[in-house]
Amino acid sequence: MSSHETRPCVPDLKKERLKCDFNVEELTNLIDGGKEKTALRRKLRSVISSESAYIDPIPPEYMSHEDQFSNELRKTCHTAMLMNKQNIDIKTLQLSKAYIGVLKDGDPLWVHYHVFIPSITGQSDPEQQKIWMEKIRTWKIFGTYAQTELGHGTFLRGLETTATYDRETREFILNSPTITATKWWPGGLGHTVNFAAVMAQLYVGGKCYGPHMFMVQLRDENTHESLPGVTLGEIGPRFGLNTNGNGFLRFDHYRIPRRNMLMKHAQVLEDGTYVKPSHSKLSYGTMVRVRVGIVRDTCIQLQQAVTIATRYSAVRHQSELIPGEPEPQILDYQTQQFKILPQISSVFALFFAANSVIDAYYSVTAQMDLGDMSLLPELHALSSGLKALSASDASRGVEICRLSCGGHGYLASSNFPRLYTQTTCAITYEGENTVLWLQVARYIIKSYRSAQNGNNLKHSVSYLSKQPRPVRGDLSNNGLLEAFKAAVFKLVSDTEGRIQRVCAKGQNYHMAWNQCSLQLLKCAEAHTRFYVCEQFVRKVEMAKGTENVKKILKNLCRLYLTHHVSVNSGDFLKSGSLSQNDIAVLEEEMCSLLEVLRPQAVSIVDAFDFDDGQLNSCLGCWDGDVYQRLYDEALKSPLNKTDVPEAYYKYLRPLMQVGLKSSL
Ligand SMILES: CC/C=C\C/C=C\C/C=C\C/C=C\CCC(=O)SCCNC(=O)CCNC(=O)[C@H](O)C(C)(C)COP(=O)(O)OP(=O)(O)OC[C@H]1O[C@@H](n2cnc3c(N)ncnc32)[C@H](O)[C@@H]1OP(=O)(O)O
Ligand SMILES: Cc1cc2nc3c(=O)[nH]c(=O)nc-3n(C[C@H](O)[C@H](O)[C@H](O)COP(=O)(O)OP(=O)(O)OC[C@H]3O[C@@H](n4cnc5c(N)ncnc54)[C@H](O)[C@@H]3O)c2cc1C
Repeated sequence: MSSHETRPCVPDLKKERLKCDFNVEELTNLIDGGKEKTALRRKLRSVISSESAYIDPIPPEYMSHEDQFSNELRKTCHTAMLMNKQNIDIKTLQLSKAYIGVLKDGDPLWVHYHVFIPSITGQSDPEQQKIWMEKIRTWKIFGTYAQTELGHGTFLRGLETTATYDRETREFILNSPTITATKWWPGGLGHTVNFAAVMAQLYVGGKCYGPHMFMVQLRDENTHESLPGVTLGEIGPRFGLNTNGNGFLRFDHYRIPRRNMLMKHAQVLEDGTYVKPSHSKLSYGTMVRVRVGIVRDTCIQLQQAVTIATRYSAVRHQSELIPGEPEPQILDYQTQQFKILPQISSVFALFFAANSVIDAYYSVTAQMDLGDMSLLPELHALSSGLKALSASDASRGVEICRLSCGGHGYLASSNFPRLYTQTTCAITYEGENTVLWLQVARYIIKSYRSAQNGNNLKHSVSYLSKQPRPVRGDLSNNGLLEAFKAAVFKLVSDTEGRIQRVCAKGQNYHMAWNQCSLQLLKCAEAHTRFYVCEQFVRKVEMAKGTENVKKILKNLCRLYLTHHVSVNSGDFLKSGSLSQNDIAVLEEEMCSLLEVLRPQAVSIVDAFDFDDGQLNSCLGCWDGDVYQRLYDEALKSPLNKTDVPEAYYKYLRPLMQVGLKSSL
């Protein structure tokens, strides 16, 4: 039973929490990764929540763009100081969920911590790391990851910033030859950071060696003024994340020392000799790492959204279910359950997938450090697919949660707008989703062809080695995984066949690829979905704990499987892996799972263990006192400071005084 039960809450939520038939704390521990991690997160949270510096002077929505930025910069710098004072590693804070909710609409130092530092540790040699990491540790250097340009974000070979080696002075000259070469988007670049890891085309002796990374000082360490040869600025308001400080950067023949090229993988020696890396894509390593992290981040954002939607749905009463009877909690409507419960199952699916891709990342990079690059394509496909799937599922999930809250979900005070802009931008950054799906498709088609040529496949694509033969009518978890394999195999073999047919008609391979890219996207998503389902099933099978927690996990897993079979039923039918009757049976099971899980819904989201400050939502508060909070929040609008606003005297009164001249 929940340990939170005694805290006051409205009767509806009390009733829900009394229905709880599992140990909420046990589920919390599982999500945190163990009891000790839960304890650490709560300890960190208590440090954070007792800090008055994190209280916004007014709701940030009512601040100017400049004040919003300044307010968040103040808070993120305060965090660095606080962690220093408390002797806590800032990474530990950021990797636990304790820090959620402090920064409302972005963090000007997010890219510094999560992209720039990993670039330095992952791309520079030991000597460079020693120098730069010491300066990073002592706050002399704050950096960003400056790769994207006005003209190119996706196609990295098209980047236009140049780094030309000058053998005489042993320097690189950085230049932005065109307007489209302007670096555009990097987080914190505008006015926060003083350094950047810059991706530029390397030129030595007139030859281009492609994109490489350089450590570049942009601002004076004392005055913070931009250095001569460097032009910097902020790119203006965005759809969301308006305090990330996204900026632009131009170089005018700006010189940096030779050793400022990040040299873990490739080097330019003093005499201009180019030493190539052991794999041509190693300089893209930071992106792989960040994509892996996005799976976890989006999972946590979806946790927040489902917590808000579930609690609100337990408190909100609307319409009549049975004529003449009291209005039910909206969570009692099957359609409402269908909006929310699959999103809860998605949280767990993403959680297990995130853990497995993090493990894969560490084991493959350890192998790579020993010189074995053979698993890089697998890791690239896995991280690309899971980044794309998690960002789009979480973003869609947040939107469904918002819709499930009706009109109030549209208020800023529900916190859905921010959760949505956070998840939807993950579809774009760190590799636009369509582009990443096509990378996954490339790997799958290549693997499938290799298998057709008699080679054995390993890892996530092993099932493409030979036509899977699922047992008809086996609707167990393993049976459904076999059906998934067969459905994906059919999609892949059909798509590959279509590419061949287009080529046979005289089209070149690249054009044929483009003509089949809608199908390729489907293959990539289906393959990744299968991976997520398989991880979910295996991790639940292995889960330790009490029977009731295991039952919750099993039911959520089953809901995830049946839901995704239902959504993609056409693929299963086409492959013959499931019959129409099987689909009907599974859809009926999905509906009964909604009913089974409904009484536990509030307790499941309680297990995510966010406090009210973190959810920052009038609709999602622990006590369910939704209406009073909505009213109090509305009163904070600056327009409510006066009964008659200034704008009335300026615009409305003159209009009313004139009146209509004719009766048009
Ligand atoms: C309150 C809130 C608080 C905080 C804020 C919250 C959120 C954070 C906010 C902001 C976001 C922060 C960070 C975002 C940072 C960024 O976005 S950085 C920029 C990221 N940019 C990209 O991801 C660019 C995408 N493009 C690419 O990755 C590549 O260019 C490409 C994959 C599209 C293609 O590369 P090419 O060089 O053209 O290669 P190719 O010819 O197509 O392929 C050649 C082979 O190489 C393989 N390959 C490609 N990439 C990799 C890789 N990374 N690793 C391994 N292999 C790779 C490719 O598959 C080909 O293989 P083949 O065997 O088929 O030849
Ligand atoms: C909030 C935010 C933060 C960011 N932070 C950073 C940062 O810190 N550092 C940094 O360097 N960058 C950053 N970026 C930039 C980001 O990485 C790029 O915007 C992203 O990689 C997409 O590239 P693009 O903008 O060039 O889109 P485009 O590639 O121009 O995409 C436009 C459309 O073209 C399609 N398209 C493009 N190529 C193909 C193809 N080969 N096949 C099929 N369709 C294609 C896409 O699917 C999309 O629909 C950030 C962006 C955002 C939104």
